[in-house]
Amino acid sequence: MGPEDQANELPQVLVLGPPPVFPYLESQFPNRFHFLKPWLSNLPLTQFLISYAQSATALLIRGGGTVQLTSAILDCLPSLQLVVTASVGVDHLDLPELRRRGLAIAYAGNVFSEDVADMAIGLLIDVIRKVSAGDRFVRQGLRSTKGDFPLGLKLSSKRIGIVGLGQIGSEVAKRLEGFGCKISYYSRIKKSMAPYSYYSNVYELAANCEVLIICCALTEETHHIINREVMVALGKDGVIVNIGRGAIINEKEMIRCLIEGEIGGAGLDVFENEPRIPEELFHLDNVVLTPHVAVGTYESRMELSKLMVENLETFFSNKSLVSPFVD
Ligand SMILES: O=CC(=O)O
Repeated sequence: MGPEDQANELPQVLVLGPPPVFPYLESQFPNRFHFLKPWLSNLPLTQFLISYAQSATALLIRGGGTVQLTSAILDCLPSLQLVVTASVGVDHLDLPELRRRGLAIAYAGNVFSEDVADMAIGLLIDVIRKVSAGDRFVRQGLRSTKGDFPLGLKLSSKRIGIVGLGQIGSEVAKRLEGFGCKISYYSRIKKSMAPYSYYSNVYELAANCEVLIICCALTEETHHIINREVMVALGKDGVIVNIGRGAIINEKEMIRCLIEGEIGGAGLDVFENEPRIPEELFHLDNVVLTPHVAVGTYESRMELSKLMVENLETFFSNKSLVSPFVD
């Protein structure tokens, strides 16, 4: 049997919008799966799928707003049974359609929660203590010419509102407890075990907090849940940190609120139309921007790669998925 025949014997896994761990995953597990890589082909995607992916039973996909798994793609994959996304967010998957087709779904589960929570705290401290702004001030040589740098705001004892108290939101809350912050949260359902004040309405949460940290998933229900009214309720010194998804905030309104001084600042890792980041934000000194990297640590990448392989292996040996996505 030649190498070509051996590859044909292996489980066929289609890779779409290759996840960042893909090269590692491919080099560590060379003879376990046969990966189909449409980006190496000159064919348009659907043509590639029709020509080469008819027996692909599993699909690895990148998350974070870069690829959408559409019905048109799914229509070209008659053997597909499993979708593994390298992300916690699943807003790039059409969940009802995947369910309707009876496909299993695995996702990144809890792999990134600590890193994303760390980043939320980093962004918050950066905005209110002006770390990046201070860095710019120093590098521009303004220390000797402009004198004193403006005062920041204190983190300890701040009233923080967490939007979405899932795994990431809970990690954020845990960290902020250490700073002596007063924590409240909004979620669809009150969490009976959570020792924080619950608001069933995000407007009320904003009106009673000085900081909002967006940790929920993007769904039809949470799309633009942070609108102008919510931001105005948060107040002129209020700060928003977003490590969820850009479209949870009405981005245009947020930019207006920042420019008009209706809110005090923002720390943003995610944006409404990634990879585009609105240029108006670049000119605001009270805004800290990062390029959707809250999940980006070496350790978590390695863990993610392991988890993705475990999901593929359990699936191909008819066992339960290690990190099934359940809504
Ligand atoms: O944004 C990143 C993710 O959803 O994992």
